[in-house]
Amino acid sequence: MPDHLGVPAAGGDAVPDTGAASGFVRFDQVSVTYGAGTAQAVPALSPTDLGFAQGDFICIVGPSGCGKTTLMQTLAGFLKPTSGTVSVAGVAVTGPGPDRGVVFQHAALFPWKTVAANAGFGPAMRGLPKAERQARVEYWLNSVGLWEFRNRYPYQLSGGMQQRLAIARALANEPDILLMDEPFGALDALTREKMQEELHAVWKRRGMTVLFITHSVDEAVYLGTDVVVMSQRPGRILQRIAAPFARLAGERDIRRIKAGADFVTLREQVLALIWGEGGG
Ligand SMILES: Nc1ncnc2c1ncn2[C@@H]1O[C@H](COP(=O)(O)OP(=O)(O)OP(=O)(O)O)[C@@H](O)[C@H]1O
Repeated sequence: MPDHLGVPAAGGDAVPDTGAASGFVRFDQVSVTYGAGTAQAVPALSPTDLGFAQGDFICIVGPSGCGKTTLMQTLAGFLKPTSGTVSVAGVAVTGPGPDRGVVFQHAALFPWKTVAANAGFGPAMRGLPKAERQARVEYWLNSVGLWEFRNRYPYQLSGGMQQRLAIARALANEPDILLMDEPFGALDALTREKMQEELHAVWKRRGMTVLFITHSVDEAVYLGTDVVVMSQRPGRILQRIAAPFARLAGERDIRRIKAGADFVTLREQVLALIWGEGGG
C-alpha cells in the first residue's frame, strides 16, 4: 500500500495525509465560503488539500451538506474557490472544459434530441468531424448498452437507461476526468448495482480518473481506489482510505465481493467515521 493512503491519522489533531503533495489533480488549500463578506456568509469547505493520480477512482463520502458537491464544483470549474488553487496536470482550473466530464444525480438530457444526438452533443459542440463523432457515439452507446435505442428519445427510456445515457454523453467527450455527483442516487437498488458494475467495467477499460460523490458507503468501497471521508460542514478531510476492491484482478462477482469479510470490515470502518460526524 502506498504510504500516503489508508493511514489513519495518529492522534485526534493530526492532519491526515491526503496525497496532495503530488498528483495529477490537486486541491491546494481550497476553501469555499458562499456569500463571502456578507452577513449571510456560509463557510462550506475548510481549506482542503487533496491530490490524486491519473486513473484513480476517488469516492467522497460524508454527512449531508458537508461540502462534497462544493469541492467537486471547484474541479469542474463551475465554482471559483474563495481561497486556494485547483489544478490538473499542473495547470490551474479557471473554468469548465472538455477534459472534465460531469454527471449529476438526475440525467440532464436534451428531451428533444434522440439518444444518439444526446450522446454526440459534446463532440458536435467541439466541432469534431462527422465520422469521428459517429464512431464515438457508437462506441459509447455500445459501452453502456444503449446502441439499439439510439433513435429513441429520453422519455422512452427508463431512469437507469437515462442515467447510462448521461454517462455515455459525458464519456463521448473522452474526458481525462469524470466527475460524478451521486449519479446513481435516484435508482432502485438492483439497477444501482448493475450501474456500479457497468461503471466499474468502463473505468477498467478506459482508465480515466474519476471523482465520485455518493451517500452509499457500500458503493464507495466497491468502486473506489480510495474513499475520502469528509467532516461536517465546513467540510474537511477526516481520512483517506485505500480500498482494494476496484483493482482486484480477474472475474468479478459484485455480490460475492460485497459479502466478503474484508469488504464488510472496510465498509464498517468508513461508516463509523461518518456516524461519528452525525450521519451520512
Ligand atoms: N449557492 C449556495 N449558496 C449558499 N450556500 C450554499 C450554496 N450551495 C451550497 N450551500 C451550502 O453549502 C454547504 C455545502 O453544500 P454542498 O452541496 O457542497 O454539500 P454536500 O455535501 O454535497 O451535500 P449533500 O450530501 O446533502 O448533497 C451546505 O450547507 C449548503 O447549504
